[in-house]
Amino acid sequence: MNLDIRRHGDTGTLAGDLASALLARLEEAQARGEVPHVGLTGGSISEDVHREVARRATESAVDWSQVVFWWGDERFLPADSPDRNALQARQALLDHLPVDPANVHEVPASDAVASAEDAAASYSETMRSQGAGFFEVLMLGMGPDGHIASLFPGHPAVDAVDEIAVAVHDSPKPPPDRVSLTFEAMDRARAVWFMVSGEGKADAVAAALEVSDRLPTPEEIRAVPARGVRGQVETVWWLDEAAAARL
Ligand SMILES: O=C1O[C@H](COP(=O)(O)O)[C@@H](O)[C@H](O)[C@H]1O
Repeated sequence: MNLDIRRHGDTGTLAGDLASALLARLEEAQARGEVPHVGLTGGSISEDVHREVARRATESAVDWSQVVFWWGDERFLPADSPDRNALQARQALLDHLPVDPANVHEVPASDAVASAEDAAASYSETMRSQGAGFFEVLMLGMGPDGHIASLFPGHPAVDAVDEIAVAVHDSPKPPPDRVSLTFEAMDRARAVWFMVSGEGKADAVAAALEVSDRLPTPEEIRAVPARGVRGQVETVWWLDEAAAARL
């Protein structure tokens, strides 16, 4: 099993250590001559992590023009909505780095395409045309209900097959319309890094890891979607003590 659980005293330490590990991972990939693809996430912890990466970036040897950015999910909203995962990541991270704009692949916003279906199709096509989908690192937050990206417990999008990204409607968490990578797309990541903090997530963390010693059944994944993603080489749970409290 390629599972690793890293516990930290608090969210700040977690975000700092994760940021350093991400920078090291990108440096290593570039030293191997690769152009690493990174999957970013939204959610409560992402801002802390993004700010830490931006803060430490100047001390790293990462060539930011040679890193490709994607998102694991997006809220289907206008491009300037502060609730867009992409806008949040730009403000906390990407606007502070010398990235190549051509390497930043947002899910299309609701003022650019007619529907979440169109956004999912366009995002899938971009990923396909880039030969991408094989993330060096895919970061995933997790909700207190065990959702990851925009795959929610018992929701039809959880059962999507043969697709890269899907439209999500009637999301139990606002906004109702979203776009999410599927399990199949997320499972192609070399490393999957869950990042979870806070007591409110402790039950979901325990539930997700309850079946980590074997392949979960489709029913078990439907109940707690975080059970359904594993990295090709490694799966790391970055937790603070509060989130790890029920392990
Ligand atoms: O809405 C979303 O929720 C999850 C988890 O968010 P959190 O605020 O409970 O930490 C996040 O990972 C996802 O990217 C986002 O769109």
